[in-house]
Amino acid sequence: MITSGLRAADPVMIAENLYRFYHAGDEEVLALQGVSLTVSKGEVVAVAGPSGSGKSTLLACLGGLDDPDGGTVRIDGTRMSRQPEAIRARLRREVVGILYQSSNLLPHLSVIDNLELVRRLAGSTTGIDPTQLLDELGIGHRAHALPAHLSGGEAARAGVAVAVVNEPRVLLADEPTGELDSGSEKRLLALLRQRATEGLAVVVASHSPVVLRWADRVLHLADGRPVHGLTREAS
Ligand SMILES: Nc1ncnc2c1ncn2[C@@H]1O[C@H](COP(=O)(O)OP(=O)(O)OP(=O)(O)O)[C@@H](O)[C@H]1O
Repeated sequence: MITSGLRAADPVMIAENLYRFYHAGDEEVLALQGVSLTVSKGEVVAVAGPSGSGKSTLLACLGGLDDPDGGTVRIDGTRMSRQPEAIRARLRREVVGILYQSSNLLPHLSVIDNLELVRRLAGSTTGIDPTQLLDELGIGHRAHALPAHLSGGEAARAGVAVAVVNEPRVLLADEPTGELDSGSEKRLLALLRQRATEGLAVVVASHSPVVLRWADRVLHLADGRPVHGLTREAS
């Protein structure tokens, strides 16, 4: 078994020995080859590596958007992998928040209506008040704007709001700062760090050196495998 070597106390997400193969005609792509990762409550882990190294595939498997061909993903002790899609969809709604580089907002709904929809889909009646959340993220005044009318930084913050409104246990962010200027990147990372200090476990796939320095730990991938020499442990 190849592991990342990353281990932590009070784990929220435990991924063990993940494998993912894709087939394109006669070609077999080994997108993940024995990746393990444990993420604790309040911890921020970055996943780094060159293009095609498996970062997005890993995040998709961690969040139940994709199912690994081998290995197991557990969140709060509940198995996410090798479950029927209906169960994975429920777990995704209840315990996972997902933040994409491209917006996770529906374009024809205002920001606040996007949040209300996400809450309704999860059957949330308690938890975070959407208006309060937008105020907290500094975009309360943009609640009724359509996503296309937001600036890049506002759209990124609205994306965070959508990802955390159901109070997930784990936030998975795939290149969340890829399209942001450095000021907006710093503000977004500060928001994510704030959520982490409140107990959220955060996994961010990124090429950005700023993100890699900001993370508590970094898992480096190459060709779907962890690179031990580069992987930065918690200090
Ligand atoms: N649906 C798919 N079908 C076939 N191959 C795929 C599929 N998804 C990913 N791959 C392949 O799996 C490998 C890992 O891809 P992945 O998108 O996870 O890499 P990445 O590190 O996120 O890359 P990038 O930084 O460019 O986003 C690549 O070789 C990619 O071409």
